[in-house]
Formats: sequence, C-alpha cells, structure tokens
Amino acid sequence: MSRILIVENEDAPRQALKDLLERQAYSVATAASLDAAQALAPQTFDLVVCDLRLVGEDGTQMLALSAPTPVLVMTDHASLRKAVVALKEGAVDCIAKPVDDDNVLATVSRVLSRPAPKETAAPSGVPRGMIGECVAMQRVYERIRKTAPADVTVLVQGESGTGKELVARALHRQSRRAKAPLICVNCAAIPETLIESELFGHEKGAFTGANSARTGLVEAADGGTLFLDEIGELPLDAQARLLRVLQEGEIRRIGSVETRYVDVRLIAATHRDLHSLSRSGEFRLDLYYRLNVMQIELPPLRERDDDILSIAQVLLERACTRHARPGLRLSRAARRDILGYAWPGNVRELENALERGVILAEGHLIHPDDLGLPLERRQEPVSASSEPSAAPEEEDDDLSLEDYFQHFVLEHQAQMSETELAQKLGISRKCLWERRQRLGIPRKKNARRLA
Ligand SMILES: Nc1ncnc2c1ncn2[C@@H]1O[C@H](COP(=O)(O)OP(=O)(O)OP(=O)(O)O)[C@@H](O)[C@H]1O
Repeated sequence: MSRILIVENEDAPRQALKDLLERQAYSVATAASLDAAQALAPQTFDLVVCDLRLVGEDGTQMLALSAPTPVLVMTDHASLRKAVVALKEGAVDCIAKPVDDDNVLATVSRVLSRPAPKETAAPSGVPRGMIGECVAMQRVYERIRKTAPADVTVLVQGESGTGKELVARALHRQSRRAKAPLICVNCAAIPETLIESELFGHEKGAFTGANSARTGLVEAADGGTLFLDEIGELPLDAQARLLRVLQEGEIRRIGSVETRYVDVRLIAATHRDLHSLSRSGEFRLDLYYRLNVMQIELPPLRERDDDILSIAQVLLERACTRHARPGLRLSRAARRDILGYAWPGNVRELENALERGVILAEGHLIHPDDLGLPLERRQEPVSASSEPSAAPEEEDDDLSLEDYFQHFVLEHQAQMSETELAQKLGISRKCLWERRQRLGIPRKKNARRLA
C-alpha cells in the first residue's frame, strides 16, 4: 500500500483529499503545516501532496524537506508563478485547485507507478528512515541488502519497537517489486473474527454483514509485497489459507468456490518464538518452515550501546521540530539514564520518552525527570561511574562543557555582545561562532551588535 502525505492547512480540502485517497486503499497521513509535515518524516513516504499556499509558509520548501520522495504540488490561479518555480525545483507534477477527483487520482497513480527512486542508502549502507550504525545493525543492513533482491519469504524477528516494519519497508524498496504495492497488516490489530475476510476477501452474502463482495489485502498486494506483522497472532484457519498462498499462489475468497492466483512476496514479523508456538500447536509447523527461509534478527535497543545516543539525538531533533522547541538538549544525567535504562519498548519507547522530555523541559536542557524513565527498570549505569542522579542544586556540577557552554550562551546572549560572551567563556570570537554553528545555537537577532 503506497503511503501518501498530504500537506494542506485548510481543514475541509485536506480531509476531502484524504478520504478520496483512502477510498483507493492508499495509506494517508496529513499535516497542516511544514513543521507538522517535517515531524512525520516526509522522506519515508512514497508521495507528498502539498498545497503551495500554506498560510505564512512557502510550500515549495516541502521539496527539500521530502527529498528523495516525489512531491506533487497543488495550486490555484493566485499561485501559478510559485507552481512554475516548484516544477523547476523538481516537483513531479502540479494539480489545480479546487481539485478534480478523477484528475487527482490519475495523477497520483501515474506518479506512483513511475520507477521508484533508487534506495538512497547512506554510504554506510543504512537504509532510508533507519538510524544506527553499530555492528549488530550493520549486520541487519547487510542482510537486507542481500535478501531484498532474492524474492524469498523473510521472517523478521525482534522485540516490539525494534524497527521490524522499517526493515520490511527497506526490503520492499530494495526489491524488484519496489514499484508494486507494499501492503502492511498487523495481525494482532484485527479482530480474530474478521482477519480471514480482511486478508483473503469475501463474496457478497458470505456472512452476516457481508453486503458486498470485497477484495482481500493479499490480492491487493498482487505483484508486490505483503508484510504480516505479529504473524504469531494469526488464527489457525487463516494460517491454512496463507500456506496455500505461499505454496501454490492460490487464494479463495470467503464464500467463493473460485480460485484466483496471486504473485505475492511475504515478509512476516514476530516478537514470539514461532518454533515453540508450533510445538504447542498454536502455529502450523509447515507454515513456520515455509516462512523461515531467510531470517533477519533485530537487536533490542539495550544491545546497541554505541547507537543509543545517536538514535536519541535524531529522534530528539524530530520531537523538537514537532513541538516547536528548537535547540533542546539532553543533560548529562539524562544521557546517562538513557544509556543505563533497559528499554523494554525499544526505539518506540525511546521516541516516546524524548517526546515527553521535549514537552516537559522548562529550560534548554532535558533532565532525567522530564524523560520520566521508570526507576525500577534502570540498569546499572553503563559507565563505571557511580554518580547519583543529579539533584537540582548539583546540576551545574553535572553539566558537560558543551551543556555549560550552551546554558551560558542562551542565558547571557541577550545582554552581552559576542566579544563579551567570548571573553567570559575564555575563548576567541571565532571559536564562539564555530561552536554556535556546531551546537545549533544561532545568534539571536535581537542580541546587541558586536562590540
Ligand atoms: N533503527 C531505527 N531508526 C529509526 N527509527 C526507528 C528504528 N527502529 C525503530 N524506529 C522507530 O520506532 C518505531 C517502531 O518501529 P517499528 O514499528 O518498525 O517497530 P516494530 O518492531 O515493527 O514494532 P511492533 O513489533 O511493536 O510492531 C517507529 O516510529 C520507527 O520509526
């Protein structure tokens, strides 16, 4: 299922476009401003549809924020000139407002069926949207790279929140099916009574409430990839049907005698041990062997020591943007807590803790209390240090040099010139400027002019 992000500040057209695209089985997210769009990581979508006339903002900026994702711009007569600029800067197409439903659908479908931009892995080989370069994750990236083109079934294993869906997306993007749909289904999120008809479809009248025939998600993934998250939750009857899809490429809608054929690559994910589930009869052993052709094992966050702080930094920047709190940083004690905590909810839990920190932080530093990590689940600090967590009056002692620098500059820059600030800090003005750039503390416009 292609993922589309709509950026439009007016409620009614935004909702109407969302409804229209969702009726075509696209997965749609919306944002009412550039900041809100940026916080949703636009570069991880398949397409961004952006109004050029956002209140107080320039919609063309979405092009840079979304790259390499294609951007389709919407424009009215008043912003035709901007549309020309946007097209010159790389927008894939332009649609006129008020939008014509058929025209939008045709354009969206045309843009999405173009050859997908080649996966833009960083030189280190990190797939788009994923953060982390520790040895364990390098192995994951290598597995993705080798497995993606092979068109085999893949079983992704790992605790909740370790990024299994991100791996599935990377596998799809790097496969020869990249232009075809990727359909993601969380088997745990669909009621047991509905899952078979959701996956395999049904005929009209197949059961009470089946007022019309419906295509299932497996058929919707024909030619592309089906990602079944939490496959351990799939009921036994649905497991039997899935096995037929894998063995024969055959599918039969509920209530139908007709057999259809599909060409689907399956990626399955679970945090459970499918082999022991199959010993207890909860999971079909034959399906387990069929799924287990290739495995990718995601390490829990607590085993990615080298990565935790760099992941935290990127997620923190995203949360700062989302909540319009630029430049917030983690105090040294907060960093120590992050390193020492066991992270049972992995990257998702880290994302949530940082979001909490950004919302609760009062100054420019995020302290342990702002993160609110449960005390009883903290591990021994990773460093040998036995520093107690900082009491407020000790906070100054607890600051790293960078924290101190940032704290000092933010507190005094309104009253001091750059020369005075540099003198007080005992550094040159050039060094002050360089550190400002590195730490992202641009000089306040209202600060006094240089002496
Ligand atoms: N390596 C990573 N880099 C960046 N973000 C990550 C990484 N791993 C996970 N995330 C983020 O953590 C969240 C959870 O990721 P995802 O849904 O892929 O995990 P999951 O293992 O499929 O979880 P679950 O099993 O609970 O469905 C998402 O917001 C995702 O963007």
